[in-house]
This record gives sequence, structure tokens and C-alpha cells, in this order.
Amino acid sequence: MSRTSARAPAVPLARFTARHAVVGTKMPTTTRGMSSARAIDRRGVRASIRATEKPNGKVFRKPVESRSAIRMGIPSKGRMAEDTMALLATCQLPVKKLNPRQYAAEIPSVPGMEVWFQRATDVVRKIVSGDIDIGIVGYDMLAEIAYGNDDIVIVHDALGFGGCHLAVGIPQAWDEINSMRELIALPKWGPQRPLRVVTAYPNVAEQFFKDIGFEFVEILTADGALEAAPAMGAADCILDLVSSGTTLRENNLKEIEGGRVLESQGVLVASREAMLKREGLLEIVHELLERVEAHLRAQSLYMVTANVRGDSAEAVAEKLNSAATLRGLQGPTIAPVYTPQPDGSGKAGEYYAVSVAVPKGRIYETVKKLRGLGGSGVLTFPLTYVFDEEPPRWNALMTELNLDASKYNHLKVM
Ligand SMILES: Nc1ncnc2c1ncn2[C@@H]1O[C@H](COP(=O)(O)OP(=O)(O)OP(=O)(O)O)[C@@H](O)[C@H]1O
Ligand SMILES: O=P(O)(O)OC[C@H]1O[C@H](OP(=O)(O)OP(=O)(O)O)[C@H](O)[C@@H]1O
Ligand SMILES: [Mg+2]
Repeated sequence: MSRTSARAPAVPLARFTARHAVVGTKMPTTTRGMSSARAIDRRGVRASIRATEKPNGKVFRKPVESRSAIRMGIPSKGRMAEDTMALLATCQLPVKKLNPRQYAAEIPSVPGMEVWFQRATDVVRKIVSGDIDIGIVGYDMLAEIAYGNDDIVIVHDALGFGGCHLAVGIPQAWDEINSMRELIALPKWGPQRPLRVVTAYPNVAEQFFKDIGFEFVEILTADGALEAAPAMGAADCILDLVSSGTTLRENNLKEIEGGRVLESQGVLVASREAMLKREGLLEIVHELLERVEAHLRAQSLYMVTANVRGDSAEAVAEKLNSAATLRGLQGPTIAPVYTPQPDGSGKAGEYYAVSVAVPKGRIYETVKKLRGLGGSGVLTFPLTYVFDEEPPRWNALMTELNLDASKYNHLKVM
């Protein structure tokens, strides 16, 4: 490999994402494989994964038939744990722990499924080893631990929490270096003096540097406080998670152009083999997906209702359909308002109540438009769930699993 490739760093997210089947998104595919066992040995990391590997480098998976219980793994501590519990609770799937020190729990509204609290890394490892069937984890962990694993399917790729990205951070003091291209072009890097990168993501790091064609790199691993390594002289730069950027700043480090390695957020993943073979699992995946999708869709929408003056429902519909924001999901809902009459009866035909779901950011614009169309009594309220006929990601999952959607689209609905 040449020392300083002229190739600009490509967009690595697509590559990392593409190694897993992702349903419901348009990620491109790639043919790159997982880091070699030799490379893993050299760095002396990932001992627990190695223990499950067969001599040919393939991971030994426990057969699906070795247990009958359906198992879900969720992070046991830290921010992912809280956000996962919060998401499940909001989706009316609260996790019930019998006591706070126990690692097993249940979701009463999903009977027949065991929930196991695991460290985020172990959620991935245990899906790989066949000890759990589905899990919620940060995409970064998946990319690092199960890169290239064909069994893992990303059922939902954007759970809306744990948003962060993996990036290269270099000392702020390197004023003249502001891009990966400039960093790898420094003449000092060579076989005797490689760029030392400290990270908790050695596989992702190795792949990233391979992809940008930079060979003179030494990947060092550490579990925490990576940001201190450059100041201590133990490394030249770091490759770590960044969210607000505060940690980098406070440690006098900076991001550089082309150094954004992958985007991450919480994802719902499942074992392909288990989904195909374990009785009852697909129904549960369907239910989780349906509830999560309904909640996440609702989060971005508000319902706006108003009474609009008009000669007929059709005339009001015509007015509303002329403005894109007033069409709602499939078109506005319009119902006659029965105005009270002196004799106590109700007279229809003067006002029509209209309801439209609009994106949160467009509420005021919608209110103004409705007023402009003669609307009064405008009410807005948040939505809790938006159920589609079938979540788009479910149909994508059916395709991914080569299953006939029409046969499975009638699975249990809450
Ligand atoms: N600063 C951050 N902002 C948003 N998400 C993050 C951040 N740091 C980590 N994450 C996400 O949370 C996941 C779990 O992170 P991690 O294992 O560091 O747990 P933690 O919550 O920091 O607890 P601990 O580090 O004490 O084990 C990561 O894989 C990543 O997806
Ligand atoms: O950009 P920021 O918002 O500052 O977040 C980034 C920091 O968050 C994570 O650490 P965490 O807080 O999880 O501590 P840890 O290293 O103990 O896991 C990550 O390893 C960074 O250090
Ligand atoms: Mg952390």
C-alpha cells in the first residue's frame, strides 16, 4: 500500500452499515470481510469472541433448537440502558424486573419472552453466539463486534436515541492539520514511526485506515479515558465516540475533515436464523417493530384540528388540498359541524371540522393557513402512535428473510 494515498477518505458509514442486512433503508452493499483472526490476535483483544470461533474463523453458534425460550438482550447500564427502557415503556412495553440486581426480566405485554440485561458489547456477542435472539444496541458496537456477520439483521436502524458518531480526534495544537488527507500526508509516518491511534474500536479503526489506503498506522486499544492518551504521549490521536464534542474540546482535541468514521444510534437487531426457525419469534419482532414504528412516527407529528367555513365537505377538501401541509397523512379528515339552532336541533352545512397530522416544525404554518381558509377554534395536540397498515420496515424484513409478506402480514396485532 502506498504511504499517502491520493484517494480521499470515502464515506465509511455505508461500508460499515452494509455488512449487516439493514431493512427499510437504502444502504449499498459491499463485499469486504471481517478483520482476520490474525489481526485480532495481534492486538490481543476480543477474547470472548475468539472463544466462540471455530478454527476456520467462523463463529460457533448454538443451534436454535438448544433452547425453546425467546430471548431479548438489552443494555444493563449506562445511557443506552436508560434510553432503551424509556423507549420500551413509551411503546407500552415496560420491562419488569423482579429485583434491581437480577439480570433477567420480562415484558408483561409480550408473554413468553425473556429479557436479559447485558453489557452493550455482550448484547452483540450473545446474538452472535446464539444465546439471545433479538437485542437493542448502539450501531457502533455492532460494527465493531459483529462486522460482516451475515446472521445479524438490523430490524430497525434508527431508534432515535444514543445518537453519536465515531471520529478521529487529533491535538488542537496541530494547527496546520485540518483533514485526514493532511494528517496522513505528514512525512514522519513510516514503518518505524506509524501514526498511533488509540481506540476502543480496533476493528472499525483498522477497516477505516484500510479504506483510506493508509498503511503506517498502529492501532492501540484502551477501554476508557482515551482522550488522555495524546497528552500523555501514549498516542498521536484517538478514534472515539463523539456526541456533543465536549469531551474532545475539554481534552484539547479536535475533529478533522474526513475523520468522521461512522454514524451511530440505537438499533434493534435480530438473528436471521432464529427469526426463521424459532417458534413465536417473528410474531414478537412484528409486535416490537409495529409499536416502535408507531411511536417514532407519532413523535414527529402533531394533530391540528379546526372548524372551517364551507359550502360542502368537498368544497372544504378542495381548499385544504391546495396546500401541501393541510393534506395530512392520506388526506384531511373532514366532518360536518352541527351548529345548534334555536329549536334545539343541529344544522349542518356551515362549518366543517378538519383534522390533519402535520410535522412538528410546521404547526404554526399550518395554523396560519387554516385561519387563512376561514378556520377557527384551531386545536393542536401531540400524537401517541401512528399505526400504518403495515410498518414499511416489516415488509422490508419479509423481503430480507425471503418470506412471503402476504402470509405473515396477519401476525398478532395488539
Ligand atoms: N456520548 C455519547 N452520546 C451518545 N451515545 C453514546 C455516547 N457514548 C456512548 N454512546 C452510545 O452508548 C453505547 C454504550 O456506551 P458505553 O458502553 O460507553 O456505555 P455508557 O453508557 O457510557 O456506560 P459505561 O461506559 O459506563 O459502560 C455506545 O455503544 C454508543 O452507542
Ligand atoms: O462528545 P461528548 O458528548 O462529550 O461524548 C463523548 C464521550 O462520551 C463517551 O464517553 P462516556 O461519557 O460514555 O464515558 P466512558 O468513556 O466512561 O464510557 C465517549 O467515549 C466520549 O468520551
Ligand atoms: Mg461510555
